[in-house]
Amino acid sequence: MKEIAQGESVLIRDVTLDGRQTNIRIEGKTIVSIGPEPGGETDVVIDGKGGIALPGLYNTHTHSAMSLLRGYADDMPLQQWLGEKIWPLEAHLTAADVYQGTRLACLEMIRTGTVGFNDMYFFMEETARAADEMGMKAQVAYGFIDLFDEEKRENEIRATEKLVRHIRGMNNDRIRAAVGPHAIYTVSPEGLRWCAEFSRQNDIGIHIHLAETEQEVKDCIEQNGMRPAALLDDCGCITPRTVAAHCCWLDADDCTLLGDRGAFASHNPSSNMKLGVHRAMPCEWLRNAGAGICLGTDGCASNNNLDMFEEMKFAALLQKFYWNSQTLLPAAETLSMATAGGAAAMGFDGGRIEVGAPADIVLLDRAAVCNTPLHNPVSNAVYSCNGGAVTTVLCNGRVLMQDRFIPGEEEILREAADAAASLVGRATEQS
Ligand SMILES: C[C@H]1O[C@@H](n2cnc3c(O)ncnc32)[C@H](O)[C@@H]1O
Ligand SMILES: [Zn+2]
Repeated sequence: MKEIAQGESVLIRDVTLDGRQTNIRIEGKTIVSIGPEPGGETDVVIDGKGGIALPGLYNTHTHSAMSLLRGYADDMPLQQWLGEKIWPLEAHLTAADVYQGTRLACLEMIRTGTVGFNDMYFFMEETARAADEMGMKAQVAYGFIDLFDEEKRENEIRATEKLVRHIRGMNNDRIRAAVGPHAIYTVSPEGLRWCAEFSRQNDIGIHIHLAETEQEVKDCIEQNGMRPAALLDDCGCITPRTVAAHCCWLDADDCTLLGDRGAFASHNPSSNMKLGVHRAMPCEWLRNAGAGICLGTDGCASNNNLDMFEEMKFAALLQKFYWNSQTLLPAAETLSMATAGGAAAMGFDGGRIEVGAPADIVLLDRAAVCNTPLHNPVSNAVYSCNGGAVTTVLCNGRVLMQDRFIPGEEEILREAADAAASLVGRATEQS
């Protein structure tokens, strides 16, 4: 694959879009024409004959560098998993680990058709660097955890301010900053209020875990006399710039609150099923209340991959199963959650293939078993295919993968495997 510089013109020839063969022409970052006539010369021509075009996918809740923790701790409930396995290992993380882990995650996301991700973790300058190098879009937040301690809160404030300054300095339209208060059980009301005010002043997103378990809701009512969503709202954290992950245990009033505030809820069905939280995000209540709904994988230690095609299928099935209704989350709505819904949640223009839209385009293999027969490409994308059917990915007009080839893949895999082994080695040595 020829490395394509940003700004060149690209023609995707004879590709299937919405059931018809057509040509998609891109100038720089933008789709400039779609139609039967391919038009004049372009710098690059991609043969789309064997492809079905879909908008690039947006993963709205992940901790990308946790790719290094894939398979490290499985089959445990959330608090035990975090407290006994994940946090002790994360205490040994370095900036270099986060860089390698994020590169591995970007590789996996690109391979499976994701062009943008919403990330909350540590050493996020490195996440931004890796995302930028790999050509992806990312919203990055420092995982703010003050454990109700004033001194820790000051540290978290400094770390958040530093990251936001850094991202601003990158001056890159693909990389955005957000604040990342981890959850109501790890961040004090003072910390939450600071995050809300800082996000408002800087007009940046808020990324938080909300109502993931029943215990979180029970504890919150006992300690604060209100439910988690109301507590967050009281602290100013439910806004049109907020992405609340999980949202499994929201009740109807919580959904109304998120809808009234114009907030987004990110559904993470694989992680929820694996960590056994016993409930599925009420997508229908949220949608009816006017909240934005989108989709995310969560980190690789609780999923254990970043394949948004798998996530779409799990989402559509889990809604039908848990809420006992076959008509919930049909294929087209699920795809829209993973594309336009995700882009909107992260404040990016994207998630649609239209003239004037950013050229975030994924090609699926038309000849793959999962696309045969092709009665309904959207049904196949959601219910039949997984990310293995993705052949080509463009983000903002730049080709990130062509015919399944991503430049530098071997080195990324090798260096990430070394970083993961060294991280676990350091943690074991000390224990
Ligand atoms: C940023 C921190 O968040 C931790 N984390 C990863 N997955 C989850 C989850 O499902 N619920 C709560 N916290 C989670 C991650 O390990 C970092 O410590
Ligand atoms: Zn998470």
